[in-house]
Amino acid sequence: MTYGTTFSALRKAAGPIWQDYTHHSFVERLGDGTLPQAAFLHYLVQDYLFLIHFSRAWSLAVAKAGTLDEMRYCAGVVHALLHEEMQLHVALCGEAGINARQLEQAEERPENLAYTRYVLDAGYSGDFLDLLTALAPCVLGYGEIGNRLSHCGETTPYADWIATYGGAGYQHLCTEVGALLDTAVAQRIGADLAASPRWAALSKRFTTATRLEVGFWDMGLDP
Ligand SMILES: Cc1ncc(CN)c(N)n1
Repeated sequence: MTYGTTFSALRKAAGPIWQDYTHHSFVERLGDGTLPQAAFLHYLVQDYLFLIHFSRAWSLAVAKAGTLDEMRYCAGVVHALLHEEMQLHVALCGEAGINARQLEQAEERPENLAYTRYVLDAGYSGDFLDLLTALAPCVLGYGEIGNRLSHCGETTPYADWIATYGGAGYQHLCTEVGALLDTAVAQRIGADLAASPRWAALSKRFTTATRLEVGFWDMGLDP
């Protein structure tokens, strides 16, 4: 899975930290089914809070967008987060006896706070590209993970989670977010992002957000 040329360049610049994120032991244990259920539920509760803040961050992208197309696209992502992705968490936690109110009232772990506020700050203090490069590892990393774990099928108790991120709907979202990033870069910077004076700061944002994803998986293994 490549999801566009800008993503490929940022992913390459992130170096081994990208592999640490997408092949983290939490991910591998989701795939082979050895992840303890307590760790999965703990992760889901934190991730529900994470997605609330990510919905805010994509809403900020609507405000920071430069064109109506960008506004419409980012508004669509906000809708998908609030009405689709978060419903997975409500359903899976509901099966384990955790209701939506309990999810919302859970205490946020520092690793979660660090990641979500880092991304929101990228949007508040920067422009549309600063925000998109901080948001990209979240969307596209899960796309890669879901796609890679798809072969695990029904052999793991976490098949519903894998089917969500490996499924056609989420993969389509990733292709579109990759295209959004490519178009946004072409319109603001031109054909050669890596040669632009903004490259160092933008690739650093992407790498930092990737590092915070690793921290989020580490937190998941520590209920
Ligand atoms: C921490 C995290 N990163 C990414 C995703 C995928 N949207 C997520 N649900 N949670």
